[in-house]
Amino acid sequence: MNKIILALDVCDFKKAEKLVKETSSYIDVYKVGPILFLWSGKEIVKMIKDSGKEVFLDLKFHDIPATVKRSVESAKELGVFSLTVHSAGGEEMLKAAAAVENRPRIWAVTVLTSQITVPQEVIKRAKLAKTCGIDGVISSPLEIGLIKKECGKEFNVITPGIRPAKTDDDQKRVSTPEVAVKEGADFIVIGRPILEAVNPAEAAKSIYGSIIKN
Ligand SMILES: O=C(O)c1cc(=O)[nH]c(=O)n1[C@@H]1O[C@H](COP(=O)(O)O)[C@@H](O)[C@H]1O
Repeated sequence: MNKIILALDVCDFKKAEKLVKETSSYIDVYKVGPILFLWSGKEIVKMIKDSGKEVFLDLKFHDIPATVKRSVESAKELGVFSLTVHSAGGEEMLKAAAAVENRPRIWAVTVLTSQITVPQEVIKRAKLAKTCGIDGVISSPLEIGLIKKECGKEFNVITPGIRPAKTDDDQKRVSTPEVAVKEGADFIVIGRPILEAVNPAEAAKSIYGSIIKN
């Protein structure tokens, strides 16, 4: 499975379908977050799966343990590959999510890449997630090495905040795809650098080319 996850942050089924068709040579996992899921949740998951691809359901569950447990069970019924919870939900919530049998992979958001933080806060949350039986964390590319060192190589690290070229937007803790992969990211999550490119397929191809060289 290749390491690029394309964030389908669009609010139109047809647009999402076109993006999946155009980029399928370079992407195996597509991220569906609230923007798209609220428009056409189940249909979009089906379309991606029917295209032979995997779905990363990024709804960042953060609620009381019983609600999160049932949300994970619902995501399991959808047949997604992975989903997110927020580590700030705490130990009991994380354990309730992890305890669901035969569930998708669960990744916990540590500190959003749009926020400035100290690495110690990210590590604290990553360690908590690991202790609770969560499979990995979402963090910025700047913390990959530290998380792998503290939580072990098997613990997944998924990094948004990926910028092939410098941009001026809401992402604060960023790196290039090459650096993130070199640092040990299991997956890199990319949205706008592909979605807003003049030619999304070419942008995906170029990022793919840059990481398979490593
Ligand atoms: O959970 C996420 O995927 C996520 C966590 C985080 O800390 N930062 C972050 O940017 N994301 C998501 O990753 C994607 C990044 O998109 P771009 O900034 O357009 O490349 C968006 O869909 C965000 O919702």
